[in-house]
Amino acid sequence: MILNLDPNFKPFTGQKEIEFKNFIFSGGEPHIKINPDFDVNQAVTITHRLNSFNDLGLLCLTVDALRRMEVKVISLFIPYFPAARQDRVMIKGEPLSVKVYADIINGMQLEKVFVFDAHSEVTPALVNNCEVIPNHTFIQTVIKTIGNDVKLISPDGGALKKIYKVSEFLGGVDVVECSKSRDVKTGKLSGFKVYEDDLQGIDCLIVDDICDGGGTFVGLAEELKSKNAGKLYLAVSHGIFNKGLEVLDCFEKIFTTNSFKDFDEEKVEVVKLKL
Ligand SMILES: O=P(O)(O)OC[C@H]1O[C@@H](O)[C@H](O)[C@@H]1O
Repeated sequence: MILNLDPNFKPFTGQKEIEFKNFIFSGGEPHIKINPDFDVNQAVTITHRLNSFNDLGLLCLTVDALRRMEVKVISLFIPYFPAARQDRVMIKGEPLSVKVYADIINGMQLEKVFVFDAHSEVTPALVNNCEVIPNHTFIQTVIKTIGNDVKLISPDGGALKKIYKVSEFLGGVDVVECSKSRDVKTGKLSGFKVYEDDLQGIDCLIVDDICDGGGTFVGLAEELKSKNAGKLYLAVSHGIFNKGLEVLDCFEKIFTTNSFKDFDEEKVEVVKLKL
């Protein structure tokens, strides 16, 4: 049984959905009423795009309501794990946000927590019974669209291990390793290195987990062009795009999933997550 808390996010196709109504009380508190007309002995998976504390609140209430209905086996699919990038304290006075979310979710005592393309190994290490769904089939769909005559570009060391697994899954597409550096004082991006002398007009697909402001990808695109790359494509599992898509004009096409939000722009091709 599936309980899709976000009506626009239904990754488990063809499964029986549990009905519910949710609304906000006049004091601002979220509320949910689950239709009790289902077999509580069956396992339930909740799906939710957990992008804010309000979303988290609704999730907590939902799990509580299901437990009170005596549903024993509850799992969760949150495609984009909130604060996954806040996985270390950089400056004294900051929270370890990813752990705060993980602790709340751990308190729900879930059977399984599925996360799509976790930012780092910290999330699955902190979340009990966590299963990370890799980006393999997403990138496979992208490659089917643009053709496999491309090189996969890994923007930095963090993405490297994952991209070699993608390459293996795709039967050995070439990988180009890159690195990015940051100014130690400001933390701002200061440069990129592409570890290949000449890309000879070869089309390149940058693969990463998140595009936020896009600085990483614009900077890397410039570096790839300076090495004579052909067409440039970008595939990111979680599309935040907080500076809009205009900043990413250097890309022929941008691919993402609906893990974070929905899109209605021609420039972005959305591969809907299906499990
Ligand atoms: O450059 P923007 O898009 O802001 O940030 C995205 C990069 O920052 C990292 O956390 C992500 O893994 C990605 O490499």
